[in-house]
Amino acid sequence: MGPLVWGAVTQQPRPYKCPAGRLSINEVVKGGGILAEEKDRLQPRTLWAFGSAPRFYPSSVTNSQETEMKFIIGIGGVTNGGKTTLTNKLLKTFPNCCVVHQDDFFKKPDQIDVGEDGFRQWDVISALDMEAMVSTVKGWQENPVKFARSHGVSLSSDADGEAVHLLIVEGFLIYNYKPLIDIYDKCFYISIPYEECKRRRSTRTYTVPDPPGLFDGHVWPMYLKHRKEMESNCDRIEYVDGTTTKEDIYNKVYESVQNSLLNQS
Ligand SMILES: Nc1ncnc2c1ncn2[C@@H]1O[C@H](COP(=O)(O)OP(=O)(O)OP(=O)(O)O)[C@@H](O)[C@H]1O
Ligand SMILES: NC(=O)c1ccc[n+]([C@@H]2O[C@H](CO)[C@@H](O)[C@H]2O)c1
Repeated sequence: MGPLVWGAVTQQPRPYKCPAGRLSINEVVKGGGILAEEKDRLQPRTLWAFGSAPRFYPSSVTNSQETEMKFIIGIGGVTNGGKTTLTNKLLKTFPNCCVVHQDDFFKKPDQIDVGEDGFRQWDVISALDMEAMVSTVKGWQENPVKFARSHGVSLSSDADGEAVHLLIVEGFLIYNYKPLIDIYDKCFYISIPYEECKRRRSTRTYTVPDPPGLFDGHVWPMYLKHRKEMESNCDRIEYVDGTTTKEDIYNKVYESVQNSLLNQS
């Protein structure tokens, strides 16, 4: 069993167990807890500084009934907002962390409708095989260990026992499909302004390259429409400014996830 994270408790004791080497002492303290072996080296005064009257509970005790925790993170947002960049950084940090990319569920080009505007309608939900995407997510929910193994995701040594299993669902329309809306434990949404989005998109080549005028004629108007729809469907979104640095975005999201994990375990 890996070392435990001991929480300095302000509300309820909810420690989160994480594998060695993943978090520095400062990161853990920022997230509301400290590693067990660090706790023994710290002076009582230092411990008190982390919260009023701290109590320490090992997760092996609090989790004795529940051997596994599953947690789904949604990373949505505008095209080229930085969703994949953020997702890849999170995947490198969190153990037992799998991903489902919505872009992997695009239908074949000849199955994408051509609109009255003459453009292939890539930026609508019907361009995606959403049923297949939902069953992939369900596959993870049913058996995250099996899912991780079959997707080449390495598991921490005790992943069969009390581990926390994370799934990142990443994509531009992840909050616009009813069967997915309630699956998320955390909902992030990255946005960038029109000019920046157009600039970044112009440097990208998709499997089917954008024809001239697609961005202004289809991509951006669909983004505005879907964003409005999402705002009325989902009130738990944490908005992320995609014009800040990659590092800042990662730190903000990481900290928010870490805090939720501490509160849920
Ligand atoms: N915070 C950032 N600041 C500046 N550039 C960024 C930032 N994050 C990502 N980028 C750049 O923007 C481009 C798009 O990033 P990324 O592929 O992560 O976006 P995406 O939201 O996954 O896009 P899509 O869904 O269209 O595939 C890349 O060139 C990436 O390096
Ligand atoms: N991945 C693809 O096959 C593909 C093809 C054509 C366009 N796109 C664009 O991907 C973005 C979502 O990530 C959307 O804005 C699509 O236009 C993707």
